[in-house]
Amino acid sequence: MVKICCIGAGYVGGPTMAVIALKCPHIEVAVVDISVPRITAWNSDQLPIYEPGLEDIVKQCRGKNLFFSTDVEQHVREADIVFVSVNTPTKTTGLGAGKAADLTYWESAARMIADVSVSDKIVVEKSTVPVKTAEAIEKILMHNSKGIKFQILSNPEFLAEGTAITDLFNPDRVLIGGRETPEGFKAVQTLKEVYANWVPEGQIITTNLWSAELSKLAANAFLAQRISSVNAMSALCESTGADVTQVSYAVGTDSRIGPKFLNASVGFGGSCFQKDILNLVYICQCNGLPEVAEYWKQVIKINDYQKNRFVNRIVSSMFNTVSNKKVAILGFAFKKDTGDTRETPAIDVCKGLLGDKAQISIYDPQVTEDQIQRDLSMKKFDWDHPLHLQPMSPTTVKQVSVTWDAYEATKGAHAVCVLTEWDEFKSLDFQKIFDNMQKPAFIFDGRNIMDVNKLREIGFIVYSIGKPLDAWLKDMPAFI
Ligand SMILES: NC(=O)c1ccc[n+]([C@@H]2O[C@H](COP(=O)([O-])OP(=O)(O)OC[C@H]3O[C@@H](n4cnc5c(N)ncnc54)[C@H](O)[C@@H]3O)[C@@H](O)[C@H]2O)c1
Ligand SMILES: O=c1ccn([C@@H]2O[C@H](COP(=O)(O)OP(=O)(O)O[C@H]3O[C@H](CO)[C@@H](O)[C@H](O)[C@H]3O)[C@@H](O)[C@H]2O)c(=O)[nH]1
Repeated sequence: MVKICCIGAGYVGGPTMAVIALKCPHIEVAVVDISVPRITAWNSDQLPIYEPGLEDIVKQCRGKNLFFSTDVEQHVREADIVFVSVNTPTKTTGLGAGKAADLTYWESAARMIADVSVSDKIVVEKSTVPVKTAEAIEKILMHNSKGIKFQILSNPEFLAEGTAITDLFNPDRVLIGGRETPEGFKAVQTLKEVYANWVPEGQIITTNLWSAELSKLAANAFLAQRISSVNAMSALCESTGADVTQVSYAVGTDSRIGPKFLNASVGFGGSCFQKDILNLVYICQCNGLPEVAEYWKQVIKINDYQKNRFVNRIVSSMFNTVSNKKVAILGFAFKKDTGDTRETPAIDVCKGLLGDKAQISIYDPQVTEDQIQRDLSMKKFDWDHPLHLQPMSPTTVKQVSVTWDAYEATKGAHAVCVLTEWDEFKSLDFQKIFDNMQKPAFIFDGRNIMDVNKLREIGFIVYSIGKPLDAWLKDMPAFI
């Protein structure tokens, strides 16, 4: 039986390996991690991550051909194929701080593979890494002096959170990069055969190592660029009376552009876009391409601008101060159908409002109070390290309360901000919410999911991203 081991039981390692186990009953899959609580959770009824459809698959395969373990070395030693899906955070100190990828966890995994292996292996880069990482990893693995042969493949993951299982079941493509040598081609073929158990052959793209590594960074940069483009337009829409939803639709019906990923929002979040673009910017700088670096940097600048613009709009609309005013936040996760808060725009919006001394009351159906408090007190980029290495937050932010009920969060509030597009927010009883709020009652919709006309009929002052402003907001322009 072919044995696969995946180092890193996170948002990528967990779902990806669960789907491989489901689709390949003849393969034994072990997912290993240094984090004991994470592995304990994977082996329990309360999985460490929320992802629609995941629990069913884990229940079907766990204990049969899918195993979760902290015995990293044993499973690596026994495996034929080792996926590495560990954190690749942005460096916070030293050379390239704030931009370059920190490969500490990757390097330590590679050294461990070299140390414990007693047979030839295929090592697969699943983490998103800077282009040319495979070369560095190869050097580490080849220095084991035991005569063991390693083939490095790049197999970046394109799943999006919230839809990870459907993305894995029906990927647009699977990308496998390898060395262009007979051994490299053979390794590519071996991995291709794993995916071919459920992915049509035409959708499995094979390239050289560097193309595969760079394609992942490029794909995320292109996706994030679309959001920054539409968000930049949203600012212009507000100034001109155009409606960004109509503009997006009109633009997206051009088959060369396409309709997806053109929703204006409070800004993109998630663990990948910002980190990967910063990494791309750094690589361009290192390769003497400052103009290219500047070009991609602008995608992040517009995203920061959009988050600031949203906060400024809230404060300026409410008589230029939110000091001691209760502001309800509906949604803290970076998108719906996940409990993930990494780089969520909600952190920046809350910090902006706290800077103006607001009292914040937060409700999210999947995010715990502990997580929110940690997010609001953690330093930039600290979140992207294994859990047990993250700084604990002994102090809680006092002006923040977290509830398990949207009505409780909004009771007595001056304003409601919608920061995640959870479906349940659309069916809330807004008359009831309005009745229990201070007047004038404001709604700032950072996701454009609200029925604006209905809310205005109830009596709310409503701000939606990139939509014609109502009279109140026009009279109180937001200055950046
Ligand atoms: N989250 C996504 O949607 C997504 C999608 C595509 C690619 N990626 C990339 O995949 C990689 C992993 O992302 P993630 O979201 O799964 O991260 P994660 O933080 O959820 O999981 C990473 C796991 O690796 C473990 N780990 C770190 N070092 C280890 C070591 N030496 N040995 C054993 N375990 C170790 C950590 O404890 C953690 O549980 C990153 O490079 C990310 O950029 C993420
Ligand atoms: O039209 C849109 C689409 C998305 N977003 C926001 O963009 C962020 C990212 O969303 P999404 O891309 O759906 O989720 P991720 O899980 O971050 O997935 C991205 O990042 C992953 C990690 O690299 C890649 O694997 C995926 O292909 C890529 O879509 C979220 O805050 C969304 O709310 C918008 O504001 N407008």
